[in-house]
Amino acid sequence: MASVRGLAAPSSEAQELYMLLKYPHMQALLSAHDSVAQRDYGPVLPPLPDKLPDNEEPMRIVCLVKNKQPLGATIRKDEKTGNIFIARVIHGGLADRSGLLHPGDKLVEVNGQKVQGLQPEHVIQILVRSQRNIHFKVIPNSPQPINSRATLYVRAMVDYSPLQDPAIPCPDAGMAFSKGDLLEIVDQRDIRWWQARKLHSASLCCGLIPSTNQFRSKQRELWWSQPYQAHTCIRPLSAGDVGEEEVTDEIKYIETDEDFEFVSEEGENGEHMQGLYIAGFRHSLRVWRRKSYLRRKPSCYSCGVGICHDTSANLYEEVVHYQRHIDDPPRLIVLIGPSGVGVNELRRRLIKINPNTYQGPISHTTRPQNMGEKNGREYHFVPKEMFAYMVVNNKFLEYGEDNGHMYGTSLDSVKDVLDNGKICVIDLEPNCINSVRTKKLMPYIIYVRPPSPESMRQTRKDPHFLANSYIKRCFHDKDFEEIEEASRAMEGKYRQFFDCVIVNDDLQDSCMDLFTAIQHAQEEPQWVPASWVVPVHP
Ligand SMILES: Nc1ncnc2c1ncn2[C@@H]1O[C@H](COP(=O)(O)OP(=O)(O)OP(=O)(O)O)[C@@H](O)[C@H]1O
Repeated sequence: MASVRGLAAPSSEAQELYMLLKYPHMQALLSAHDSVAQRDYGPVLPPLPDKLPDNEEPMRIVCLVKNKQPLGATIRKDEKTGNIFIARVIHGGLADRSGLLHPGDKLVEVNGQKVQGLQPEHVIQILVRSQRNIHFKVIPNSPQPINSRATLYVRAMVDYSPLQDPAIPCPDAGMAFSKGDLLEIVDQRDIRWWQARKLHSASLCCGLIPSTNQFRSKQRELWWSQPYQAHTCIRPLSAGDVGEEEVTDEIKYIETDEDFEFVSEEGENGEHMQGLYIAGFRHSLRVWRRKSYLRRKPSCYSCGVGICHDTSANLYEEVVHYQRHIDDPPRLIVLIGPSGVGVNELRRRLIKINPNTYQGPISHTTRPQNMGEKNGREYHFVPKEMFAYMVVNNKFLEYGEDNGHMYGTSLDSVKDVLDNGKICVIDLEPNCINSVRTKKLMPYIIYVRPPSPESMRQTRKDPHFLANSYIKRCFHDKDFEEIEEASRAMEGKYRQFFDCVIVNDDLQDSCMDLFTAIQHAQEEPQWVPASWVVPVHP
């Protein structure tokens, strides 16, 4: 700049250069460059002592610059010798990134203070008090064992809080996670405590999480310590129940409010739309489900392994990043949501707008065929015995009873849609999720969440929007609260299975969100259970 200034008649290029160099951010850039070029950063280490005693063990002097991040190391005391050791170095933490401190290193001095014989709490106090730099003298441990397994990606299947876990060696070093979080496990050397970080999290630093072994032993402890409890779960529908006249309390659903009005099944049930038939299992069971959801206790049978009792829940599910190949069958799209949120409406609109791409499976029913209905179009009409046979042979993904008739969605009917190259869209009760979570169907599970009761009041105030088209009546405030409550319960229990959440506020927007989510599911890489992609060896 001085040179340009010295010119009597600077050229236009020289003037432009002068202007550029004058910008503060340009000057800051040049200054940063000079600092890096001169290595004018980092701590200044104290000089090595001139005379080192011959018999002294090789020692490492480590200087770490304290910043807002945690040190990322834990210590332990050997009660016999009084020696203090580094117990664990947390991946991504300050100590780990220095590459100078390792598990098993013996701590000799911290900031010039000898630590042998001190209690770990004292050492921590010294660390807390140190201002800018922390100086360690350590006797390095022998070579570090190499991490036996490469990074593992998992989905958390339970909620975990280190602050509420009395077993964790250092709660501050623990990492809390929630059901459905994707975790990157970077260190499994310790059989009980692994180190992991959350995927897509800004923090590089890992935290301690229980290993599967640790979790299992905890489960066993819990199991032994629990008093004996007789099973109070309701009896699941069994093949023997098919066709029984009697309806149990759990599925007695019809309220006696006078503003309830029944719509006859004829003409309504098959959702006939301009030559397009969207028969739906959910539709048929709408009343049963709507009134029964909150009162019904989930049966052990229906809730599936790993959900009913915490003691049998899995802690993690290994996942891999999967990109669907263009020749692979489309992934099954599963919509889940509390009754009344609009699952059926969204599915219906999706199929109506693009019937060449999306289709629902044709359900089976034992109810008589109505005039104008065609077997295999609205429903597969089957005799009770046939339905019972299919139940016994696990042909259904989901089945249930409505008004004395059985309805079910069979696996084959879903496969028929997929084999036709269409995207099969089904709605499902969440307790049946396990029946579709298979390598063959590769379901992409979309949860339809209600907006706040206030928003629902706004969007569902048109009398055209009936709370239930089987029983014609408008939404009441009580419905919105019920839906919100049911949604909270559903998410609390099943959110680890949801690949995507759509809030069904404005109908148009929700439809767009659904389109986008389905496109995303079919075309972009997704985290799926490793067992769906990696061949399982016996
Ligand atoms: N975003 C929305 N805005 C306004 N009305 C909606 C919206 N979504 C759904 N509805 C209406 O709410 C009512 C219930 O929707 P729908 O039948 O799809 O519920 P559902 O979740 O399938 O519950 P169920 O299983 O009890 O039928 C319908 O009348 C539908 O038109």
